[in-house]
Amino acid sequence: MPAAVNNTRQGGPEPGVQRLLKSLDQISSRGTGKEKDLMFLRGMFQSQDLQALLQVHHKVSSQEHLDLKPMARNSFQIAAQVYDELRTHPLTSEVRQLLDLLLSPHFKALLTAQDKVACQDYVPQLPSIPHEVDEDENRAVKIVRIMRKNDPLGATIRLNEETGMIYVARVMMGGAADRSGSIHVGDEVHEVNGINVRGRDPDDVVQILAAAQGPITLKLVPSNVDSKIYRESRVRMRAHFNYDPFKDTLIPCREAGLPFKKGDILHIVDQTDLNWWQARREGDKNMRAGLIPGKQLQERKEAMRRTVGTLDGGLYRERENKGIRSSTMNGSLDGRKARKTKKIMYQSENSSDFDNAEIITYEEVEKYYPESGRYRPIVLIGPPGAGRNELKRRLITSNPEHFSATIPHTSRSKKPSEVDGKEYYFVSRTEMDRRIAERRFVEYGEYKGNLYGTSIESITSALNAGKVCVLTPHPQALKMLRSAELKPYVIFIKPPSIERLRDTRLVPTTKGNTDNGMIQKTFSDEELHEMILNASKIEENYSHFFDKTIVNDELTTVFTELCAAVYRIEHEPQWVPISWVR
Ligand SMILES: Nc1ncnc2c1ncn2[C@@H]1O[C@H](COP(=O)(O)OP(=O)(O)OP(=O)(O)O)[C@@H](O)[C@H]1O
Repeated sequence: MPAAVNNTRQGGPEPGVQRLLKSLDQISSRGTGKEKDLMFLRGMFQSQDLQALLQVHHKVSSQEHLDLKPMARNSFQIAAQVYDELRTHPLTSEVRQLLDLLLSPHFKALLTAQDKVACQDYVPQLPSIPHEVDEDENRAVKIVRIMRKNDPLGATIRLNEETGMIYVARVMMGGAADRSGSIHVGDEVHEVNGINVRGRDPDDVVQILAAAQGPITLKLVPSNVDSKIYRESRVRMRAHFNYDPFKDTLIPCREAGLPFKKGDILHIVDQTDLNWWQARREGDKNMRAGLIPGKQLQERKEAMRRTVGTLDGGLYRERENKGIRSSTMNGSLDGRKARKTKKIMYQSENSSDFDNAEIITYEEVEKYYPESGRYRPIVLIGPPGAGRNELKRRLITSNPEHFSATIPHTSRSKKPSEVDGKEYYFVSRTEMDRRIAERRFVEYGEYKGNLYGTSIESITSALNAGKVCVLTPHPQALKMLRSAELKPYVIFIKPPSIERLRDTRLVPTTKGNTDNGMIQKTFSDEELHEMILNASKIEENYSHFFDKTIVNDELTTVFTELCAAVYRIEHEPQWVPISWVR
């Protein structure tokens, strides 16, 4: 190979390339004004690399007619014989040199490789497909014997209404049929374990297969369609809906379906059929892919479901954002009276496009490997009172060197006791308005005539300082937060059942009252119900952004769970939207 590459053609480029160069000159003389492009093309056509590549191409194509055969298929064995023979000779320096050469690992590996290639040993040995002539129809048939344990065949069949024949409709990647390499889409099924199935109902065939124990022998008429070898795609998708093939009336074959849950990561191995993808659940040991609805089909199904729902008395209503949008300064979802300690309710810019009834089915993801010294912000989302700030406070107190909150900006004037950049960054109202217009706040709001907001800069400066930034924003802020730059990890802090809320929140415990000097808030029963309702609204609207959900039941246990999650985020790879890593 190096000989070919270095041996560039004497006397200039190939005739074909010369013609191309000439035509470039002609174009150039016409003055098209594309001199830069022409220069690039000229450079490329004249490059030594291209000349060398063309020579290699010519050389290889000129050899194609030669039926090259290996000199030997057992060169390793021959070398061993030579070695034994040589050892019986007097040890001259040449003999010694040859013996050393024959013994060297590289030489042995070279001979082994040549033998393997000569024997084509690199191709897995598949049983040869016996072709015979079907006496009735004079057509070539193949007999395929599939060894399997308890796993299904991994193929679907369909009836061709015109011919009345059953044919293979789909071969599931990684299944027994696919592994055999001998069953292809379009093959006509004539016999199953010696039983003639021509003209029979596909369900009968399914029954025969289900009843069969051990190996299965199929008599197939190969399809005329070229059976391409498909490579598995590397696409991974996070599912944003639950899927049960047995409840899906559209799926072509329920048994071939792959059930999954919202949040599961799916390896989409084949998207040839836009409507029905083949997929495996990430981490699943079963290598056989299953059918799942493709993105477009699922979106259509969901749109239909919503339309029908709306006509059907609003069963699947539009998202109820009114409560959220009109929330008052306490950040409550329904305008609940502000708690004294709360001062700020933030709003996110232009959130309507974000909150409207988007149809989110799958999201393409890729693995993100944690970078040392740069941590993903932890974003705690939840209804007011669920415990986000309590957990944030505990995290920061547990290791203030490692965790940090952001410092908000405000247009209110600084009190004498306050230090700029400590509790707040104090800026003028005009300046604050300008920054809001420049979309530099992930959320902002007005309280008693003053603006307050969390800026993107305040988050990045915590990240750049090597800290884990902990945030408890309104869910609407996720729109701005979820970016390749910030890569937030979103945890939904979900209230437990009403009974557990009553147990843990209604009665202020002595411990709660004095714990860390904070006054524990008590809730009325109505407020607890509201909390659950608001949680379900947030879940309905934003769950596709959650990386994890933690039910805030027993505080100590929950905090341990949170710490464990935070540790994993810092040390283990996680799935993130593909645009964050590419
Ligand atoms: N698991 C829990 N068990 C008992 N009390 C809890 C628990 N989690 C939080 N609390 C208490 O509930 C009250 C509300 O919690 P917190 O202020 O953290 O809520 P929040 O989600 O931040 O909502 P808000 O923004 O309205 O403050 C606090 O007094 C807190 O100590």
